Amino acid sequence: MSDTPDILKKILARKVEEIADRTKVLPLSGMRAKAEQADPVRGFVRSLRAKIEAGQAGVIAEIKKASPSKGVIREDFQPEAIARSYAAGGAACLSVLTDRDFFQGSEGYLQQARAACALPVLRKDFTIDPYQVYEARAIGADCILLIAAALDDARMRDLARLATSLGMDVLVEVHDRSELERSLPLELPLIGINNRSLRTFDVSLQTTLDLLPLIPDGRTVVTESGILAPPDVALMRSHGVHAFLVGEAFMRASEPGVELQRLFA
Ligand SMILES: O=P(O)(O)OC[C@@H](O)[C@@H](O)c1c[nH]c2ccccc12
Repeated sequence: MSDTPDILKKILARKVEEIADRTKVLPLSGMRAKAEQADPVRGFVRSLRAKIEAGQAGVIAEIKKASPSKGVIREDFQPEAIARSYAAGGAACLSVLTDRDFFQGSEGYLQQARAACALPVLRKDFTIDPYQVYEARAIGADCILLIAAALDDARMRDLARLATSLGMDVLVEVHDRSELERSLPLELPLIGINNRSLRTFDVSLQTTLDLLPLIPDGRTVVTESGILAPPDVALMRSHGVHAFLVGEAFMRASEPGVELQRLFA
């Protein structure tokens, strides 16, 4: 991966250290045992598709305090209250950032958010190792993110299989044609198209429109990042995209679930 973008490269280098540190505290066998004792999974794809089949938007509502591109996005950060607000506002699923060093997230936030509602939860992190897949399930995650730009083909396939074997769903994230072509053979039901470049942080909804024709029927396409206003939603819907991953627009609103209703009304 010679063209791995700098910030992504930095994050991934840090992840390797983080995993080594965590393995010293709790070895893989212990984490696997915790995963086996976790709360049963809530169907992530099922919940998303149920909304869409009912003629509504399938919204994955994100809980994110900060990001490398925007700094702190939300000062008053209470994951439980935000989760309840999202559930009341009609979200299909939650996404919770758990990366600490670049997004000010934590595993505890995911646990708090999940305990506060009945929605399935995506663990939003940079998953590169089986240890993190067990850890995701151990903290209650119902779905993991796999970023194609961060993984070679074999690794991506192994992590997807492991997640599936633990009952979780997988959101595989792509940003360009070659990442998409590498991801399609996994035959996962969800494909996320990130409109934000992890290299330049540029956001363009055209990314979704460009890749859409290359995706076979039967996959649920999730448009990710940069959905800020009703015209963005209308543009996606007019192209048949009905699943959305939205963070910043909600996090900047005092009542995130009310903003969700406004954005998708
Ligand atoms: O806050 P936004 O622009 O609505 O974007 C949400 C989500 O798509 C974004 O947080 C995201 C998409 N893929 C990621 C990978 C890692 C970290 C974060 C992300």
